[in-house]
Amino acid sequence: MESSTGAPQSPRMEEELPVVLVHRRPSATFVIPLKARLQAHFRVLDPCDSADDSHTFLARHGRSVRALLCASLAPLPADTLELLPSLELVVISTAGIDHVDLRFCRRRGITVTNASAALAEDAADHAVALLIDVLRRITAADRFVRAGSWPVKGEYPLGSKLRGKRVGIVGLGTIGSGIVKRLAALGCIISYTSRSKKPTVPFAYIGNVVELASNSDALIVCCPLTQGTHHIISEEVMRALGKGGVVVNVGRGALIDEERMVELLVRGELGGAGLDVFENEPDVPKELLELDHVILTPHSAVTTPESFRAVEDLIVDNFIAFFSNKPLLSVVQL
Ligand SMILES: NC(=O)C1=CN([C@@H]2O[C@H](COP(=O)(O)OP(=O)(O)OC[C@H]3O[C@@H](n4cnc5c(N)ncnc54)[C@H](O)[C@@H]3O)[C@@H](O)[C@H]2O)C=CC1
Ligand SMILES: O=CC(=O)O
Repeated sequence: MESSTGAPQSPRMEEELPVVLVHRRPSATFVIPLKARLQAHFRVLDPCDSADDSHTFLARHGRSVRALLCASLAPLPADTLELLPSLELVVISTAGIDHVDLRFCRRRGITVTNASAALAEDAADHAVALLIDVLRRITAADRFVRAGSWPVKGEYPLGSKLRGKRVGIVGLGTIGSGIVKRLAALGCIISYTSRSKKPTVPFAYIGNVVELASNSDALIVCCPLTQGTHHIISEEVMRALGKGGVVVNVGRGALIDEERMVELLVRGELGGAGLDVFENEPDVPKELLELDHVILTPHSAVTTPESFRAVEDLIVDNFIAFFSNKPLLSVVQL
């Protein structure tokens, strides 16, 4: 098989093509162009195209499926995976993999790939944009101008300078590394916590998140959501960051104790927040909507056509590699 960008192979009957099963929410229509690209190489089975409910569809077609595309953040639980006894590969269209039952995959020896490498630049840009927006009050100032307040109220309140800020990174992985590259160039002082100290990184490693927060003006949260990282940004961490401190989250909503964060922001005991992700998406705590020192985006850190295209390339090439017995491109270590 040729790669997704290589010359097309000679035409084959559809029944002869390897099967790829698509797992998605019916509303995930952005998958349609990807499906069209997959159909050039594979027979694509999508329960959303069938009149059967998903369980009946999988009970009927699932036994021989070796490879599955988990598109978007649709949960992939064990009871769905149980219907796929021949499954060897799950290709995930996102960087985050917390919506897939990884314990099941590990136990059954199923290989998992994700799309972290294709999404990291946009995610890093977005995190930096949120931090600058909170510090310099850009969105709030935009509202001020549009509301006609400038001629009436006069000068806008001062923002805060980015250069010289101490920024603590929670999770120095693919995205975290992109963030520190950008922030170091902008004159910030970086420290980080991660599962372990990175030997080749020139920034200070602080293993304890509370200690990291007490030594930072802003925390950027970009680690995976696991049992161990749920509410890693606890009330204690936010209090250590202090009332001038800013928290930015481009990871997952449940990395922060959202209820406590809202209380601290409302009481002015936390300086500000830039949030792309929330505990109960798409619901956002209504108190946050009133706060000028909070910037909210709808889990859109990586929603650019360029990143979507890069994710599609990665997905197609992973499936082609799998069915050609070649090394996969973005295997996750489970
Ligand atoms: N808002 C959005 O649209 C996006 C969100 N994400 C989220 O960002 C997360 C991170 O993505 P990548 O950087 O690509 O993942 P990655 O796997 O490359 O890096 C994750 C880093 O977190 C660290 N980590 C793990 N456990 C930790 C802990 N207990 N404390 C501190 N650090 C810990 C790891 O050591 C690793 O360095 C994803 O899992 C996903 O949930 C990713 C892309 C877009
Ligand atoms: O949230 C998005 C992802 O890629 O993970």
